[in-house]
Amino acid sequence: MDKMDHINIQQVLEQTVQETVSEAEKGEVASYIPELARQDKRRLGISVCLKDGTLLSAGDAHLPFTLQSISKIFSLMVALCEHGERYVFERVGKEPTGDPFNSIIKLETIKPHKPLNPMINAGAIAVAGMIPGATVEKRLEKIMRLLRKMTGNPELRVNYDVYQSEKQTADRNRALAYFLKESKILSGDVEETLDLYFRHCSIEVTTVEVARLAAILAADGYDIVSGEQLLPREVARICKTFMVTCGMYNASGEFAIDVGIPAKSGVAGGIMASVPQRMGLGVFGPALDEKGNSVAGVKLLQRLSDMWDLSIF
Ligand SMILES: NC(=O)CC[C@H](N)C(=O)O
Repeated sequence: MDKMDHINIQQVLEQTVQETVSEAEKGEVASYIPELARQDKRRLGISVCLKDGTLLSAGDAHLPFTLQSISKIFSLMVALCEHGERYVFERVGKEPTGDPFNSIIKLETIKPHKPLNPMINAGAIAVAGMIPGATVEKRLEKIMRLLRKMTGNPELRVNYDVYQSEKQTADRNRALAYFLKESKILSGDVEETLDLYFRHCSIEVTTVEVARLAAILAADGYDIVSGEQLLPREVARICKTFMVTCGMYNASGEFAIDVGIPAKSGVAGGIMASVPQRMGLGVFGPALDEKGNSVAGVKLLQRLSDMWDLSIF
């Protein structure tokens, strides 16, 4: 890409954000985690990390938000790197559910009671249980270390207020976790594993960082900025596949047709989207649709995908 292309991409980003920001009116910020309800629903920002590492941003790209479910990709990476595929997929499945991300229903009806995939809450709590370490801090450190390396931001931290807010209100996640313990998917201290899960969901980022994470996944684990292979290709491939099949909760099929980019969203309003071999995108728009995806964020990605022909299908 030469400089002209960059100027052109920048203009498209700015214009498309402007044209899409009003979509936020159709959604609402998440309120089941009280601290998230304080976000301003009219925000919309995007960053793009191109193949050569160039970063371009538009709108509210520098506003911090918490990863929430986007972090499930990175806890899965750590679990896969620590234990290998076999161990991980003996405890969590590979199939989409068609149910909301916090649903408990299939966990009980399907036998054995193993969560259907690592992108729903039950699956991600099972994955958190696989992250080894003597204390919650040491276990969290494994995820933070990976994220700091991938984002190039050594200052990355947990938003304490969001973490506390979720911890105090997480009755549904507690119910899922105790069910998993009873089903022997989780062993050890359930509260500690929940604590790790709440903390990794509350890691604070901006779209710039999310675009970098997405770009590394797009490049099969290779980081053009540091020139290092930061994770095995196979792990990157598994994560991108889950992004396609389960990344946008029970709207993943619709998103695959309308946008066609492997993506993972979170209830704070973030979306991480990886266009294989081309670019990583980080989007933030806290107004959510009824399935928990950023309304304006999805629309923005749809418009860019149409314009730049980004669908992988
Ligand atoms: N969909 C999400 O982003 C959910 C993550 C959130 N921390 C929860 O467990 O409910």
